[in-house]
Amino acid sequence: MPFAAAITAGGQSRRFGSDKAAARLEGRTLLEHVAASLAGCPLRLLIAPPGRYALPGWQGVPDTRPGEGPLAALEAALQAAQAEVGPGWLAFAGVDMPRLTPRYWETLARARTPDALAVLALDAEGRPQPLAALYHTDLLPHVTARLEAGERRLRAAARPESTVVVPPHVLEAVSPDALRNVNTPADLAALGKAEQ
Ligand SMILES: Nc1nc2c(ncn2[C@@H]2O[C@H](COP(=O)(O)OP(=O)(O)OP(=O)(O)O)[C@@H](O)[C@H]2O)c(=O)[nH]1
Ligand SMILES: [Mg+2]
Repeated sequence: MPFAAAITAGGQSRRFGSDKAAARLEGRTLLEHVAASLAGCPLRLLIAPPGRYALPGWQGVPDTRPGEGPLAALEAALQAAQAEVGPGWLAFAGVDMPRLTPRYWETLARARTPDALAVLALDAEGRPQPLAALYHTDLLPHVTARLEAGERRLRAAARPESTVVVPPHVLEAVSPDALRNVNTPADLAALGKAEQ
């Protein structure tokens, strides 16, 4: 996978009740599951408070606006990626999507067009998923401007005119559970049961 990767892991896991990045599923933490899906990326960034996690092969990057949420974390990730490897694409993921796979990311990568600056998958209800998406570093000025204007929703990062979406039937064929996410202990229990 010829693009940089960032996992955003600076949340408080309030709904989960304890650090969900460290919660276990099938012998690995949720954070390790997500990291495995992106292990083939040449630059791997973990956007989190310094010292909170040790993830071999991943470079810790502190939030530039700590506690301001995933849109601010995307800004930090795009800045770090641009500084490390120059302009290009970044795979951006939360800690709580343990069914992401390399094929999911490859499918998004294949959907890129010359004019696109973001690639988002649509869930089964047709909603774009900004937390397991590709963003180009050229979005950085837009992301910073939105943050400066008070915006905090991650879905504000992608601009409609430069966003490509991947329809559900395409993902269903390659990585059907990729968008399953864990906000509560019940979500985690349901994921574990789904395989049995
Ligand atoms: N770096 C960074 N990541 C964040 C921040 N806030 C949330 N995240 C991450 O964004 C992703 C999606 O956020 P949520 O699912 O809401 O996770 P959360 O905020 O820890 O959980 P709740 O407290 O229940 O909302 C997770 O991977 C979080 O770790 C932040 O301020 N900085
Ligand atoms: Mg949250």
